[in-house]
Amino acid sequence: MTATELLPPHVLTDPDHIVVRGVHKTYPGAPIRVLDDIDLVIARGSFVSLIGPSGCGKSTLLRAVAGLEPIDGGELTIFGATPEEACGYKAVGLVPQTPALLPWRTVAQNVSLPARVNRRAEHRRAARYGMGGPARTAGGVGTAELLDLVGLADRAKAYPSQLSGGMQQRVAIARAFGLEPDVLLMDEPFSALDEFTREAMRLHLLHLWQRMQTTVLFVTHSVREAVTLSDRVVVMSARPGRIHEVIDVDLPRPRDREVLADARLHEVEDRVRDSLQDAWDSGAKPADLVPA
Ligand SMILES: Nc1ncnc2c1ncn2[C@@H]1O[C@H](COP(=O)(O)OP(=O)(O)OP(=O)(O)O)[C@@H](O)[C@H]1O
Repeated sequence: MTATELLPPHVLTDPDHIVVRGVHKTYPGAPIRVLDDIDLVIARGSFVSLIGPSGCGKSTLLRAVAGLEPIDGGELTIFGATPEEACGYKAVGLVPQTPALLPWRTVAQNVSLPARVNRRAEHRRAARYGMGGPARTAGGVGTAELLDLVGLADRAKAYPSQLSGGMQQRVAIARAFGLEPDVLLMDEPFSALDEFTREAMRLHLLHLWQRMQTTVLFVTHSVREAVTLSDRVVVMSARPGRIHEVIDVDLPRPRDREVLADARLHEVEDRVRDSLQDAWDSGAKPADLVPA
């Protein structure tokens, strides 16, 4: 059973989509909308990347989906529930840029502890609201398997300080999937890593995503990363933050080495690069704007 299956049926009006419709937002004192008329439909189980110039509102949109950033108008629903409802039921997880592990816990404990704490909270909630029995058993992915999926099976007893940055981020990603969220929001999770480690991380992430069937919304500055990972790449433009273009990545899965060497991958990358250039050309430049 996944988290949204625990949501009361009345909020699950659209169990198959995250819907963002006409969403807009302006930060207080800012001269222009950070999000302007954002329309996006994300199919359940898909992998979608957001890419665009710095400051175009990618993180703001991600935080809005996470229920951490209020919007000024429009509609935003996660399988029919509001972001607040979805977060209340732990249906949404967030992986930040830095891993934020507990230094005094081992790798295995860092991965298993949040899930155990959550399960206790769910038991309490179930007892209080009569929502049914124990939750989150369907994915059934234990700590050992999660660590195996991110290539850290042999480091279960190590402490974070004994790991490289890339390994720590893999632990953070295993932990996030261990919570079995229906939606995982990832804000440039590999930005601090070198290109070689990033490549390995992409493969680990794809393994986990395929195994867990989580819906992923992924912010990145890397065209290669967006195309390699995603079903769809959402190109945003800045000032105001708008969706410039949504590009389907019609490449087979699994995205193994053969697929990644295919000429079609480079064609899609070129399309995304051209779109980014257009997006950059179409947005107002910082010097054009006068603060309100
Ligand atoms: N809490 C805030 N208060 C005021 N302005 C903010 C706040 N958070 C972000 N901004 C502004 O909103 C704009 C969009 O920020 P956001 O972080 O969403 O962009 P981004 O596309 O994720 O950028 P980057 O790629 O550089 O991480 C920026 O101009 C930023 O300065």
